[in-house]
Amino acid sequence: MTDRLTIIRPDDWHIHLRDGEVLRNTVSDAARIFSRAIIMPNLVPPVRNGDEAQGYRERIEAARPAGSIFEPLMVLYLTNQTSPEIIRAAYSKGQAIAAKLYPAGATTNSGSGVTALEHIYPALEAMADVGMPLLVHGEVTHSDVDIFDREKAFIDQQLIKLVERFPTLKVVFEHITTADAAEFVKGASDRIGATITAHHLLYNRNHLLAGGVRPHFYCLPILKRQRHQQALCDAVVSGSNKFFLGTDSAPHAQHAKETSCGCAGCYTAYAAIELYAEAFDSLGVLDKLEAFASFNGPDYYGLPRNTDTITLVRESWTAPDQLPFGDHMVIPLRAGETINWRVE
Ligand SMILES: NC(=O)N[C@@H](CC(=O)O)C(=O)O
Ligand SMILES: [Zn+2]
Ligand SMILES: [Zn+2]
Repeated sequence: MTDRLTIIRPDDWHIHLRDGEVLRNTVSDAARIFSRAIIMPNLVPPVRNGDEAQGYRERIEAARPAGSIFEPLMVLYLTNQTSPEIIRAAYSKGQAIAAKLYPAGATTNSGSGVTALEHIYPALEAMADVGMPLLVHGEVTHSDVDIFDREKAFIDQQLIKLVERFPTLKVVFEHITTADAAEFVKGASDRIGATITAHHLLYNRNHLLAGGVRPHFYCLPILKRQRHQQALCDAVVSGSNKFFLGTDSAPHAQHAKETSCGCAGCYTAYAAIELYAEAFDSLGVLDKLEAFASFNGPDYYGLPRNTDTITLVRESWTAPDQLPFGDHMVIPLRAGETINWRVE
């Protein structure tokens, strides 16, 4: 049994840091282990252009703990108004390395998102041309589609057509949650990658709903049935380089989760690599953690791999009941429970 694992320092290819006062908390949790992170742009208002991305980057950098060299990788939020000029300017000036598609209404702060893909065809054309990846929240939003079927419906109704129409566009299918998504990615070309969260490897919808509703397990795309959890685990066990670490750590203040209409999002950044280590350990593939966490992401984005290392040790500790979140508190995933791995 491996009790100690040294890996090249990982990055997080999908995280929500939010903005304002809470950055002090969210940035220090992310910067604790990760060298770089893809910063999701779903602020209110969203990060719509290169200048807004640059401003947000500066606020994140200013919130880093003293001495931290954590590098935020900025992302534009696509709206119906995103022009090819906005894309080209932000990319060429190094203000953003990717752009994110939120179907309008799909998730937290997606109200300014895209209402029909045709609106962003010119922007996607420009992205394909310059080599800027499209990051996708892959769920349809029609109220008549069951919430557990929204990811599969997105693949069938939109994603297949999208990758056919833009044969050179790089697409990251973010936070995949179904066997259908894992299959799609495996069968697609090398320009299609996917992030997988720790919570979708560790949990299924029973953890959310059986024996009482647990709002801190509520995220989007929603946890699915066990066979889908298993398919995501199989994807990481396969060792395919198309899958990489993206925590989707998405904090909401306690009062916004524990209420009659609670927000979607799980806070995992405070123990992200530890939770992934648990998942890989329970699958018997700790040896595959390094590529998933530290190689596949930078290779996909065409960035250098990190060179320093971290060491994980099998050692139990108790997760905090709550963590500071600006003027509020956030209840982290696993609050008050045991986590089996620790970073030395
Ligand atoms: N994952 C979530 O449940 N929530 C995210 C948005 C997202 O990534 O879809 C958030 O910003 O809160
Ligand atoms: Zn999302
Ligand atoms: Zn997210």
